[in-house]
Amino acid sequence: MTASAIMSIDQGTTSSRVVIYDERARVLSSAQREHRQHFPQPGWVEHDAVEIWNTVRELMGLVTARAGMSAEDIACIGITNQRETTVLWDVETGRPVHRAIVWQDTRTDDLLARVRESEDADELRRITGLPLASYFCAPKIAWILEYSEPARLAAERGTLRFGTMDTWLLWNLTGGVHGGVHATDITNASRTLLMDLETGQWRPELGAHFGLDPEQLGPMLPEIRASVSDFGAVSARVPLAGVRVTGILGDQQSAAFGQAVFAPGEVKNTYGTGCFLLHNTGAEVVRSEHGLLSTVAYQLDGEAPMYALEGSIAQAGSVVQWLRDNLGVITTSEDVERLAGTVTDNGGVYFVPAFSGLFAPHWRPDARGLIIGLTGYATAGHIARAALEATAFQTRDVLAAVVEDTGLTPEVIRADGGMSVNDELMQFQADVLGVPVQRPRNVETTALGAAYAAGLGHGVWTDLDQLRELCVTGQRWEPAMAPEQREALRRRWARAVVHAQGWLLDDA
Ligand SMILES: Nc1ncnc2c1ncn2[C@@H]1O[C@H](COP(=O)(O)OP(=O)(O)O)[C@@H](O)[C@H]1O
Ligand SMILES: O=P(O)(O)OC[C@H](O)CO
Repeated sequence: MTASAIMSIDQGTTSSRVVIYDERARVLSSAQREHRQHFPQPGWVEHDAVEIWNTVRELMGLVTARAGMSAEDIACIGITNQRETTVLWDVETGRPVHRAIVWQDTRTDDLLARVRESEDADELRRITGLPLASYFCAPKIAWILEYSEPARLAAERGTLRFGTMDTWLLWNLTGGVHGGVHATDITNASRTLLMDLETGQWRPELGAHFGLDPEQLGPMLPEIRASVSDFGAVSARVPLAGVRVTGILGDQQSAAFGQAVFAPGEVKNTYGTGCFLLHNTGAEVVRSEHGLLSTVAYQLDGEAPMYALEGSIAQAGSVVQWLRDNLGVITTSEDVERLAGTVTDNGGVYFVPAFSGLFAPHWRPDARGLIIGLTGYATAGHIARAALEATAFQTRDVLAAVVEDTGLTPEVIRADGGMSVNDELMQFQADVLGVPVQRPRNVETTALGAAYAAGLGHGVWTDLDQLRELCVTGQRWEPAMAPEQREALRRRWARAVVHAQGWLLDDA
């Protein structure tokens, strides 16, 4: 019998998850494990790439055993990953030269401020489709090369390699020091500030804007392949030896793929650690005038890339974790529903979670978090509610930018991600947007998208229409708030955001 089960590896910011699906996209087996977050200084966030690889390898063995399967039963593997997080490793030792610098890390803000002021800034934005922010890979590579001697020595020897998490995992899966494949997919490459968005090719010379030597950078970069394509076979040293990796997508693009956001005008919003809204713009790159970024949505083998406008929000579910871990007002993330449910509205309290500055549509690294509107009346319930509402308000800001840029208001927002299980938040979201919100029965669309991509690559499914049919809608929320109330809330939120900006500017 031919194998038709598909393994998806979902390597996220806080945890890794491995899922096995059948050809009806039903979950056969899954397991998840957190990895350590390192915060060496305020604004710095690092991951241990070796810990992550070990976790993924163990989870692969675990879910296969739990499903009572072996390598022969798995048709193919898909990978999806936290994007932009930057790993540099020595191809001879197989060891990272520094801890991975995570997408949320703000240590390169000063470098970016200088790049933004340079005369080539507009050209850099035009070529890459990205705002000049510490969020992306190039400044992180530059930082490691400046501060890590092992990195510099490996670069001089020509043995240093760069990758986002997909690339690091693929290289290890396919043999590591014994000939691992050094490749990435176009969606991940489009987040580096080093790829030409129109051609899908590297432009190593762009590295010079960040102080990188293009001659040294070129050989460090992985080969860019279509998201649905052959990335190589798992090596004999790893569980599932011989199975081919046939799909890779950055996690937000994967969630969009898993929600069948294939056509222009379709929109998804993923509520995870951060919150990321993607609006499919078809085969054309649409350039934002309102603070969104242009990115690749997906590319099928042999076809032209499909693009998207993206509104990236840095802090969403992470604020719930902050209430849990830093304030201790809840003991689990789900507990936030109970605490927020102790009040009927925000009591005038607004929470701007600019923990690492503000991303889209403001792009203000000088902003920091604030809770404003406090009175003697405010309780922990109001603060919890304000923390949840912040995600809905931020989504409203990025959707307004989408409407400005495209002239289109979506018919529905397809929500997913761990925070989207919160029904009250979904209703509030529909209310402040004035647009219906719909959630699939299975909110884990990130892992599903990579499975879809891999299954398409392997031939388990033959076309996108087949995938559309597999998507099952769960619940839908209609806007129920009066327009005047929506507008009043929006104005207050906008004022709170203004107050958060400029906090880090030096006093004059
Ligand atoms: N009931 C809930 N209400 C609000 N947020 C929640 C709830 N349950 C989980 N979360 C948040 O959802 C996030 C986890 O979502 P997930 O999609 O797994 O994130 P990621 O893939 O970014 O690691 C966590 O930040 C958690 O705090
Ligand atoms: O791991 P997540 O779900 O928080 O996603 C992180 C994003 O890919 C960052 O761009």
